[in-house]
Amino acid sequence: MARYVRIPGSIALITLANPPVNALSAAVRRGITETLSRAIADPEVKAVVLCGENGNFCGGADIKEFAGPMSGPGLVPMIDAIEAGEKPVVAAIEGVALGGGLELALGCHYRIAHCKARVGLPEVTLGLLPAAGGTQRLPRLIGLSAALDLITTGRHVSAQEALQLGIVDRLTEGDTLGVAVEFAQSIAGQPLGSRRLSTRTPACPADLDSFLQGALVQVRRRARGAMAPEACVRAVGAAATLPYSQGMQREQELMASLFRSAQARALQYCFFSQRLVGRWSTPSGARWDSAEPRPIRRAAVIGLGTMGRGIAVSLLQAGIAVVAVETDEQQLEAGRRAVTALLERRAQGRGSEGPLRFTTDLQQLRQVELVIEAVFEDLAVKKQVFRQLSAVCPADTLLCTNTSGLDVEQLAACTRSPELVVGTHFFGPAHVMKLLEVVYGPRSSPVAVATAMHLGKRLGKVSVAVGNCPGFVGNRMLKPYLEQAHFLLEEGAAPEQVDQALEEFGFAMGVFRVADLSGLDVGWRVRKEAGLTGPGVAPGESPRRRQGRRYSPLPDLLCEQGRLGQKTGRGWYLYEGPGAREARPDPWTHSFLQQYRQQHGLQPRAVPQQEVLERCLYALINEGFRVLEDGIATGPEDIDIIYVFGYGWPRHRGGPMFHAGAVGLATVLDRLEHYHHAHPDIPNLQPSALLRRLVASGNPPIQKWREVIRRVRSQL
Ligand SMILES: CC/C=C\C/C=C/C(=O)SCCNC(=O)CCNC(=O)[C@H](O)C(C)(C)COP(=O)(O)OP(=O)(O)OC[C@H]1O[C@@H](n2cnc3c(N)ncnc32)[C@H](O)[C@@H]1OP(=O)(O)O
Repeated sequence: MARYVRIPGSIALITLANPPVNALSAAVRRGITETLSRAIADPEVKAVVLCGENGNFCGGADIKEFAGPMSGPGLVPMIDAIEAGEKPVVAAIEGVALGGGLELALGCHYRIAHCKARVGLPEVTLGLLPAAGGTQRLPRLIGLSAALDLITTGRHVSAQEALQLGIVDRLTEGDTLGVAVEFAQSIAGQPLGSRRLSTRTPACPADLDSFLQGALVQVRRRARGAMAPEACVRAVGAAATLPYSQGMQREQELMASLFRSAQARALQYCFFSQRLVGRWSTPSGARWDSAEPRPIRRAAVIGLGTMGRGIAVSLLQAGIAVVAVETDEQQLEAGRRAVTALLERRAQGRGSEGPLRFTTDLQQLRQVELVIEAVFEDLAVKKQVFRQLSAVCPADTLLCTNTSGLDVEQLAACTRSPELVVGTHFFGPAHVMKLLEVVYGPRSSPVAVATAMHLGKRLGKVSVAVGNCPGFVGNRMLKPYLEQAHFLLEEGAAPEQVDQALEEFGFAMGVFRVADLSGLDVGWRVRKEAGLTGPGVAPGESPRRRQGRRYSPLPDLLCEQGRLGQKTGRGWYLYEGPGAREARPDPWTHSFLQQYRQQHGLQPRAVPQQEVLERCLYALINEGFRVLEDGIATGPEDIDIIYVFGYGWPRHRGGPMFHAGAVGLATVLDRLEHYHHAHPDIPNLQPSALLRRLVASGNPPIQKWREVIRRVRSQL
């Protein structure tokens, strides 16, 4: 899988041929090794050019191979042989040179890149480090500090930045291969000495020890328990402190500690799951490969609150013309100022935006192909908007609702073309967060789903197609998780203790800090509408029971006290003042909880950290199994991607369903049974039928769950 051609001017051209990204599979490594030997042995060949077919140099090692036994020539000796050879090798980089692909290019003596190419060492995002010499050669090429940044973040670097940093020697806007061949001819016969990066000394900061120490502290803080970033710092540190060969040895040792780790498996699962969710299907038979998305050039956003503003910015940045609509001039002006400010802040280094118009007149929507309604989260208000939209927009306009859990079908029923209505659940801030839940109702057409999914991709989001039920996937699963957190407070835990357990697990923020950030009134309103609190509650009903099951009124009581979270300076935690962000444990909350327990005759107990994690996470996971049973998500990967990209689930733990498999489904089942036995009035703790069936099927790997899910669904 590497082609060899002799071209005029004594040049051998080696082309990596493993589409789509020329990953370095065993066959490709064999191909490179053999063709390189051929070029070296041929006295007519004076220089070699290495390129990739299909407009991509190389996407790195073949990640699919990592799960099995590795065979074929090793990457390290292959790259060492290129570097050590007496004939110059020029890498002609188009598309991407990532991971092992960039390491291969670093083994070459020169690198010519197309101006649209991208390079990087993203191994850290897969739970690994660049162990084909990347941690040793890159610092020797661009210095320790810049190399550390690239290797610990895994970020992709544009060709322009790569040139500035010194990763590539020359850029071209034209024919990369032609330029590389001409260049190879011009340097043939010149000494290769310092072009061999392994022979160089890396440029290091003056106070190396404290620099490396600082780097360790910084990556540990960011990593939230992920191991690979720290290993990357240690490997790069070895480049600065050890001779090349010993540094390579250290790189291999550190890689060995990561390669078969649970974290690497989880991160690689996320990589493939992210791509799998793009191959969506719905129970009605609509599929990604048969439904054609409509082109969207002009869109409208209805409602310029926080979400609407972010959505408008997202659309504009994807080059889509936007009509932004508000109800009155005052709201419109506030929206205009906010959107303009967001655009200005994000303008640097970005491409051109689509045109933007502000209006209070719905008649201006006659030309748009798609509308995203982002008004207040109230079904009656949204229904009214959908009726109006249906009246003014052309019948073939796709109507989307940005809702975090309302019934998409009820909105579709208000329109002339219910098949063109879908939910687009953005996550705030909508121009930043990567997740989009695309919610299909029973009547949503394949083209509507395909268009919304495609739009998400255009906006740079990870789109997941999900079915219509209260809360869809993400918020539906969040409910039992939040509920457990409240019950744990009733039983004796403090908010900061619950948060600490979750943050040590890897969440960016614990459940109570998140609630304070988003505002406690959001859930309060939903519970009032559901008749769980407020005037809708039947007189005489126990405050700790609703609809035949255990209920915790704690968050309602906080709201009644005006403690709405950060915005009021007080919530579960105390803040310096309204809008301040630093959460401090609040003695008021502690004594409030104490009084509450006394009032309800609850004997507080010390709640172990393990129990906090098991009850919160397993209740959420159990609901995930129910989501799968109900066909709201197609497979566990959909749920995991939603949680990783939308809910701060630590990526190195793969997502909730992956985590369940990693812990062992039998263990999750056993613990749920245990907690359900202890709390029979909490139905969410009762293990789902699917979980039981999976355990009975012998705990199959997550990739096989879909078969069991199909069987369970067919029996329901
Ligand atoms: C023993 C190890 C020794 C040394 C260390 C070296 C380690 C490595 O090199 S690890 C790999 C590092 N590389 C990466 O992390 C890059 C991963 N790929 C990407 O980021 C993207 O795929 C891309 C930027 C290269 C292309 O993006 P895009 O054009 O959007 O396409 P897709 O992402 O949909 O990918 C298309 C197709 O290719 C598969 N694929 C991509 N990269 C790899 C890879 N390195 N190995 C195996 N397969 C890869 C991807 O899964 C898609 O396939 P499917 O459509 O079947 O899912």
